[in-house]
Amino acid sequence: MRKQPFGAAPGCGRSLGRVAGRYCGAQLQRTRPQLAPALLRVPSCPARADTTGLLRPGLSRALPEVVTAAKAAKRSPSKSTSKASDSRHSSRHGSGSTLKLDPSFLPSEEQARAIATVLSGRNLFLTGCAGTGKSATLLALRAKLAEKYPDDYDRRVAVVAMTGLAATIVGGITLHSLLKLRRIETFRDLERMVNDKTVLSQLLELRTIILDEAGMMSAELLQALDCYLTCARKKAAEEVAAQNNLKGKEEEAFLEQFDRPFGGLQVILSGDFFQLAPIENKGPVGNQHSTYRPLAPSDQPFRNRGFMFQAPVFQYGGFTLVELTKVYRQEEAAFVDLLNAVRCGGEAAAGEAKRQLLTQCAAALDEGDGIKPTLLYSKNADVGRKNEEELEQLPGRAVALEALDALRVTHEPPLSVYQPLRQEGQVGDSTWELLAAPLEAGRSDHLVTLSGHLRDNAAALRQAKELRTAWRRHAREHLHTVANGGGGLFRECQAADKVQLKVGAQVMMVWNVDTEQGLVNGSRGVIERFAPAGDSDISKAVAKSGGTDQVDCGPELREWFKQNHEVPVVRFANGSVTPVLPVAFTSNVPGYGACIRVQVPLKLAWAITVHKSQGMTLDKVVVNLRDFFGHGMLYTALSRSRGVKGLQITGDSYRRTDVRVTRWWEAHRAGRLYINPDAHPDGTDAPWCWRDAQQHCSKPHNAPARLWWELGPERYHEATRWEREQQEAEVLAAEAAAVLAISGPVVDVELAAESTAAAGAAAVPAISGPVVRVELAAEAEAAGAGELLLPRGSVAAAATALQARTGAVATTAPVAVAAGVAAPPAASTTAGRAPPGADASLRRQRLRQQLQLLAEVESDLQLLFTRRGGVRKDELAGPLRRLAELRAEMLALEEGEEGC
Ligand SMILES: Nc1ncnc2c1ncn2[C@@H]1O[C@H](COP(=O)(O)OP(=O)(O)OP(=O)(O)O)[C@@H](O)[C@H]1O
Repeated sequence: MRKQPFGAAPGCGRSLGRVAGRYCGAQLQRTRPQLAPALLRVPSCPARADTTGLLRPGLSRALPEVVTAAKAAKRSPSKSTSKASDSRHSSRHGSGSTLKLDPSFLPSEEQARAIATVLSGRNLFLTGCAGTGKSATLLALRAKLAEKYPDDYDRRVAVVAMTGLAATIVGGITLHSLLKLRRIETFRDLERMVNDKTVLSQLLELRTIILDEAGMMSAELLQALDCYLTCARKKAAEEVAAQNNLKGKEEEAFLEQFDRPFGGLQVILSGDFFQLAPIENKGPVGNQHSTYRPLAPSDQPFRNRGFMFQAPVFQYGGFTLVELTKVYRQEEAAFVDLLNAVRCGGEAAAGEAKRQLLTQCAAALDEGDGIKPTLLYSKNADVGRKNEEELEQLPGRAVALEALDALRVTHEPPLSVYQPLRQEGQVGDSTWELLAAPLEAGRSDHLVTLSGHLRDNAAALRQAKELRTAWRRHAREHLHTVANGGGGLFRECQAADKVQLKVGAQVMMVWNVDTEQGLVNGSRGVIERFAPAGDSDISKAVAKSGGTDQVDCGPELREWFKQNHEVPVVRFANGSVTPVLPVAFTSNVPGYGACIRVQVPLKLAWAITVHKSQGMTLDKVVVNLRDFFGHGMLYTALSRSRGVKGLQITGDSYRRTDVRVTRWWEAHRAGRLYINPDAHPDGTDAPWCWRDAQQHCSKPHNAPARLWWELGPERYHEATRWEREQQEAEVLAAEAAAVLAISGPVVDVELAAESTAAAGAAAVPAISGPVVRVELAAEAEAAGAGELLLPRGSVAAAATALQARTGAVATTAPVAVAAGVAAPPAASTTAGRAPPGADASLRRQRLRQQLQLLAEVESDLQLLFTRRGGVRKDELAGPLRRLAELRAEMLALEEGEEGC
């Protein structure tokens, strides 16, 4: 696996580097102008979702109306929130995933690293060739995040995709729906999100955005997102600061949290640039030709140009790149090699691979089981025609299964909805304070809270109920817009609103129904008969609808059976004959609820388009290369197959690989910085994706963006190299610990060099020596006796990398050769004398202690800010003074180190 934290915004994490990062505050810049300018300007970590940050957990709650809520919460800790209603709430909200993770899924080392990177709070770009398990990793990651946010996962995590189909495959919504953008044709369309209060409050609550199939996200859109999300979150934060009367240093410290890429949101992107590319908007926008006046800058067409890696934010956004290399979809190594050559080999190698594939896959596929292979076409028209023709030719009656579409408001209104109660004097300050905390927490049904607190005030109760009803109406309307808008579930769900079937029809499963039986998304079969739906079918379908991983759609499933009385029985390619029951496809809309479609997860599968096949695994497929156009199509189509035996290729076409992707790939392989040819921001020739976004967004910059702009790509890369290296060591160590935690009965990580008992991932960034694994049971004893086990696997890699980086000598502890087998104590080459760099090590140790103290002070401050009760100045004075002292001490130490 290649793993390269590239272009990462420096200053992240509790490393020396981070100390420097923290000095970048304006105040310190003023006080320590003698420090190297590049170091001073080093911005802080862009997205440490839940590890640091003064305000993070209570950010949105710091709104003024919430101030009183905190006080109320302190006095009466959620009296009205019953346990029962809590659990009901959490099961309703769940993790929002409609794709169930195979229980037997065990993340590989690479996959575990990707998960660990996200859990450590960093931005991630997950890449790898087709079938390496990018989507599967995201699923596992989401399960982990659901554990992290047990009560409010779907307010904290948004799962989005660029197209409706991709979104419904991952149980998310389109990016457009999340940001309430009906379309993005001009920059003015993007501006709307900054001016829409409901979007702002939703964005403030969010911690993480996960985008699957991100290869289809353009550079222009990614850059614009950095601008507009920063802008939106800063705007909301400024409001919060003003309402809480934060001034001077407090305000500065507070707002710094949003002065980061994407306004401090954690962004997870997953995709493969060698597959389908972003679709550029080429046509004229709106009625621009009919206007006599020149267009305002923000009415210029949004072109959606370029690959994501061309965006400057891809460099300064603090993304850690994790590349998955183990292919799971295909087992034959030779086939994987040929596919790889088609994907990213040179022209000659790709041509040769294609020639070999054409030869090996020329024969018609076996249809002995009565199931025809799926044809992959490039155009929708071909697909529609083929499926209709085939269905029509079948004898017998057609059965039409109608989908049941529903909208479910699962959230309670935000507290601001009830403001009129206070403003119009229906409730006094003391009652409001009591009400605010439980209402704002949003965990219980508001009706229960309202009825409890306003029992004696009938007029106020009535008004509160009306306000709630009005908001729910608005929420339904919003869900309706999302579901029926471009890319919405009701328009682009992989299961159609009317599924027309006949006995003998060729179908494909579009849902992971039973992974153990191999009935998964992409499994193909033939309709054998239709069976009347019985009570047991209803119970089975309903039983599968709930659980912690899904919105409970039992009622909707029952409703489906009222309008559809038969279910198709399908004979699948693996030989199993099974009735296919309806399932609930859901799109979770953060802050509102879910759009639900109940339908049998089948589609006609004589043919599908290459675009619709992206992300699928097909066991028997005919790829018709005729009319193939565009970057990545050939590779996407061929890589759907599990192997040569299940693939037939007809026609021919050229591989079309965009030269920008090839260049990016070469740079990535060589560990070089990819320089976008037009990425030199000298003011006149700024890259389009940067220039346009900056021009149109009123307050677009965040700290790393400013630095990047000032220095340009190469100098930015150079200036932040030291920081990145520190950060890389830190990430490796944190990931090593997380990998251990994920992958087995490993309980601890110790440092041989320092032989301090580590307290888990939080302490690991302090590592300067080799990481070793200490396991439970038999090994615990050995560890207790001072015998440490040889690093191996990913931990070994992390240890080696760390060692190389820090120059530490791994000889201070006896080492065992393999788990449980004690090795003879290694002769210490450094015995009796101080290891090289002992002074530096001492200084580092002191810095680490300071960092620990710094973290404590920060967490005090965080508590103060998130208390929502408003912060008194005298309360802040102490921690802020301590913070300043600590920073000054560390600065002095760091200067000392630089002097050395
Ligand atoms: N750790 C694993 N163990 C076993 N199977 C796995 C693992 N990871 C992924 N898979 C399987 O590999 C197949 C391909 O996975 P997935 O669709 O997630 O790949 P992908 O990288 O997203 O592919 P694509 O780029 O084509 O969308 C799936 O059948 C998945 O279940």
